[in-house]
Amino acid sequence: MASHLSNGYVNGDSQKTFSLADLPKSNNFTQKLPPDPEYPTPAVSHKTDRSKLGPRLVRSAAYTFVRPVSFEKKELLGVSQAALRDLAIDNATVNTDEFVETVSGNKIITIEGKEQPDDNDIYPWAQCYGGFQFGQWAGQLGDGRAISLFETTNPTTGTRYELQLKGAGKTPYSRFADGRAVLRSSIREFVVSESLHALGIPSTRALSLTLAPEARVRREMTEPGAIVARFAQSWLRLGTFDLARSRGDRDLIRKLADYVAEEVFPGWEALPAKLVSTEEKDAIDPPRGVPREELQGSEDKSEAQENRYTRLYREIVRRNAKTVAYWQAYGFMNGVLNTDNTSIFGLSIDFGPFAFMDNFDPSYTPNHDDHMLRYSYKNQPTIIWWNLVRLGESFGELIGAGSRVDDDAFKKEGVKDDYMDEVVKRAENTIQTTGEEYQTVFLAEYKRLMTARLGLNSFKDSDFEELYSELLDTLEALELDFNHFFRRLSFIMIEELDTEDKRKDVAGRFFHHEGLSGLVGSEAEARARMGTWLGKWVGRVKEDWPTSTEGTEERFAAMKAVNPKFVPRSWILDELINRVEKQGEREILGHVMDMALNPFNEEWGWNKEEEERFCGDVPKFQRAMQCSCSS
Ligand SMILES: Nc1ncnc2c1ncn2[C@@H]1O[C@H](COP(=O)(O)OP(=O)(O)OP(=O)(O)O)[C@@H](O)[C@H]1O
Repeated sequence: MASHLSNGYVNGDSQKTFSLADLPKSNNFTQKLPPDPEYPTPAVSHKTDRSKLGPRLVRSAAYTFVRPVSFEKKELLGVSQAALRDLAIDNATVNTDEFVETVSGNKIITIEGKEQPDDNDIYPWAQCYGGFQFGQWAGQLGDGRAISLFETTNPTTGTRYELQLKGAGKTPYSRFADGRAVLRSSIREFVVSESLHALGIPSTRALSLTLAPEARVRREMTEPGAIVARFAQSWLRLGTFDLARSRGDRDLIRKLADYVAEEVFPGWEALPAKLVSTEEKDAIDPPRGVPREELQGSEDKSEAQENRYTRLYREIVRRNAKTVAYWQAYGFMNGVLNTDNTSIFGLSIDFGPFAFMDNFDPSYTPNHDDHMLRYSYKNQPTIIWWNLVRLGESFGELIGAGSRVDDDAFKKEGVKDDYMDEVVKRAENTIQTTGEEYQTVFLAEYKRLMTARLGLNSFKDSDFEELYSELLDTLEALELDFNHFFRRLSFIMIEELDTEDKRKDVAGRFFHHEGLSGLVGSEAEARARMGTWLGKWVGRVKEDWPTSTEGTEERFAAMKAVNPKFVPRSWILDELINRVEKQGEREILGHVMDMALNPFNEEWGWNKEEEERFCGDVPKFQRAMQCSCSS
């Protein structure tokens, strides 16, 4: 196999690694949740003609057993070294037939050699979910082109992941589409999943990218197909609960909630305890360890009473609040934040028309079809909360029931008229107070990240107005690049900013190579405005750091470690796609992946000129690109 596959992340740790076949595997998802009643076991699905496993409505189920459909010809284009490490896969096994055949959907290693799988065998499955798309209920969606192979737990880290193929053929959830993915969108997902993770942003991950050179997938044009092998601690989405709720399937909602608490999270006791105050300190790091059955809150009938499902809802909300804070602090936009693209585990998930911000513009959306700007940068925190309110509605009965949640009558028949008001009130109250918690957690995380990005060790109340808002307004007004700003700021010395003239001079480092656009005012005004901001910033740096050489070096190192030199911007991904798909280049993918996996490096030892070009000013006419949803 070509050498480009071994480029990338250098793994310093020593851990036991395995071939894909030898990885420790499990199937808790299919064992603990209800299957599609028409194909209730692996054996029934396996002996069914594959073409019959096509689109239909599936009820009372979390998934359908369904095997992938591979392509005849395949070429492994890339693997992520970081993914290999996190999954405990031996790098030396990547070039084997077993690896390539498994990640391209040709081999089901868990039933290898068997004519028919047994009922308890680990067998591929596609999830059933629904979703609100652009604010409208869209009905059943589900994994229309994703098929999970197995779960695996890394024995060193103890983290369990579900390995899944995207683009591996039709499932009952494919609706009118083909179950395939094109190379273009697969390259984008492969790179960005790993980039987000390397930046510290919770995300689903990507293990490998396989090209099907002869497959022609029809979109606006006919394009080559591809399969991404991807993995996550959970692929459950808010839309999984939406669908059960839309069908009034109370039993499934409860099963799903129990599964999330017991299998996705480390158990009921790991969930956050009731907040005792609205203090930020309490909200950021609430105590945990509440016994499963315990009700928290003063009186039995109190609206504020919390049972275990309330704690679970709050955990899901808190995780998403933190992830959105990361997106805002790093200028990342998902582009289609429908409820089927919002993760129960708080991961960035589903990479369609996503983008990293070029020039700072709060109204920017990378989604060409999002005319209302619903999923624009500035709307992301509000939209994720909108999605989480839908989840609160699905959880409504469970969180509203308070102490009745385990009563047999309630479990069987639901809420009775004589206590309906109490349940509704408690659920509404919980959603409202959880909304406040969402805001507090989001703001606390955003402040933590921005404080670090600005190279400060402390947060002062005045920072919000004077540093954050003023900086963002300035970047927007002067049409300056968001992520470049922070990286360039990371290397400015205090002495360079000790007079007004020097500050105005340094201000020019943040301008584009072609200078300022005519629309932003005179250059002198721009320099003065940025200079004023730099003056405030350096004042805060002096409060937080010693002015010694060591102090400066330490600050440089701290800032460099949180302000990436490389992010996979839309123009870079476009060039990468063009070079791989149209020019037949291969090694470039490994190099870009290496940059994505090590985004804080100064250099990558590949090609200085190319590296600097990818990290430098975005070509003027390729800024703020948009793409459509077709993938
Ligand atoms: N080519 C396709 N074939 C079958 N189903 C598809 C296809 N493209 C999209 N879908 C389905 O349409 C719905 C919305 O698509 P969307 O683009 O948000 O998801 P996706 O990118 O396919 O999947 P994921 O969220 O798993 O990354 C999902 O249910 C998805 O499975």
